Amino acid sequence: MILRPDRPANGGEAVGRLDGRVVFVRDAIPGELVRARVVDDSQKRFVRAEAVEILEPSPHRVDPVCDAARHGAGCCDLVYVSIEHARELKAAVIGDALARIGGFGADVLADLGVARDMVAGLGDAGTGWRVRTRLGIGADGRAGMHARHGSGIIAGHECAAPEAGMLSGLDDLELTPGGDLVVVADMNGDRHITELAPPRPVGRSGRRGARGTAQAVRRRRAEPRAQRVVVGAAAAAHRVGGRVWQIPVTGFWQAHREAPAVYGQTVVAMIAAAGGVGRGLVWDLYGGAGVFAGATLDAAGAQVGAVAAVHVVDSDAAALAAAEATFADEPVEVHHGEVSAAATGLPTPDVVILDPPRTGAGAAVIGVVADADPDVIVHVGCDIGRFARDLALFADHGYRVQEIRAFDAFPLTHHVEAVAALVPAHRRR
Ligand SMILES: C[S@@+](CC[C@H](N)C(=O)[O-])C[C@H]1O[C@@H](n2cnc3c(N)ncnc32)[C@H](O)[C@@H]1O
Repeated sequence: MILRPDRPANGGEAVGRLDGRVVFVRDAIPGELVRARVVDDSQKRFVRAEAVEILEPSPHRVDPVCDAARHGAGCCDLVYVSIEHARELKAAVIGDALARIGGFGADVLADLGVARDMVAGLGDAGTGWRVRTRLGIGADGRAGMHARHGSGIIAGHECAAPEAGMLSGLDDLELTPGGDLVVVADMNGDRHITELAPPRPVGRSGRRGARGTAQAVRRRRAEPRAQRVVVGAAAAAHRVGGRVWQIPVTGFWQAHREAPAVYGQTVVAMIAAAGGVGRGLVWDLYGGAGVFAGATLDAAGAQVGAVAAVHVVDSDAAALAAAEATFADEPVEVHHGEVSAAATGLPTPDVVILDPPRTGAGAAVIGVVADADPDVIVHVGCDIGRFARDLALFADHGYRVQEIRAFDAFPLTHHVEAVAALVPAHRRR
């Protein structure tokens, strides 16, 4: 098919129409005239396609800087778009999601500054920003990025996102075919590598279909697996301001080196702008090792007033152990469990910070947060569709968005991070 898609989709594709059907075209930039090939026609309302020839290229098309992506890896899926324009496309996706899923009117979005220049960079040129990455290990024992399509491993071609040197010399390591390799650069730039044993194989089942098999493979990969330290230590030190955390190499820490500090500053600035923390009780939900707990404590006195206690909730016991070690003498309490259950027993908060995974927080958690009646909620989201849905759920509970910001925390990819501050809707502007 030949078409000219005209807007960006949340997954990085360009969206067009042909014969009344929506077409998601990957590897195309909105505005380009492309010849595309259908890759999935199983849905009634839309078709998935990939550009095979760019007939009229966008002025924003650039030569790919990522060698791995050029050779078919799925790492840097927007590598063919200039970084400035990629940010504009991400801003358009945010505006679209907030309007369609979040129910925000055009006037409210304009008031909140949702515009094409809203996505801020984290002080980089788009390469060498990543301090944590996960690779696959191919049948030949070589580590590389996962292929964009199919289950292959692209070895011998480095991704442009990790910090310089993080991926060098991996071919010298003796690795287990079928396993995964997690590579981390710590606060000093030293490298730590842990191998995860191959996941249990997924049995053959004719009834499952391609989609079901892919889901089964994902579930198997998420199961706990044996770990082996290959280089460095099992935990890596990360610093934000004056605090240092020892985070397991296979645990969670923000991928972009600047993200923890920038998000922390953003969260406390939003809390201050929304009126501070009252008598000083903060919930840091999906708090991991407590980056936002640290930011609120650091800002105490200066911006947000005294913080009496921060309650960090997370389902990852190792992250909470790291938090306990870092906050040994500070008013931080950790709570292990699912947020929906663990948050119900906590003392009443003035401020709630939520930073859920890509699935978002969802109705149950948002109900618990709203019932606790905080003065300020700061919601951090890495999937813009779920983020918009969560803001709509907060609106149903009487909270309105006071401020919204977005960061290009995953340059060269379609991903974007958004942060919103919410206050009770009855409070005057
Ligand atoms: C995006 S990370 C944020 C971590 C932390 N705020 C940070 O910036 O380092 C999401 C966190 O949510 C945790 N998590 C995921 N699902 C959860 C759930 N249902 N209940 C509690 N924690 C959960 C993960 O373990 C992870 O630490």
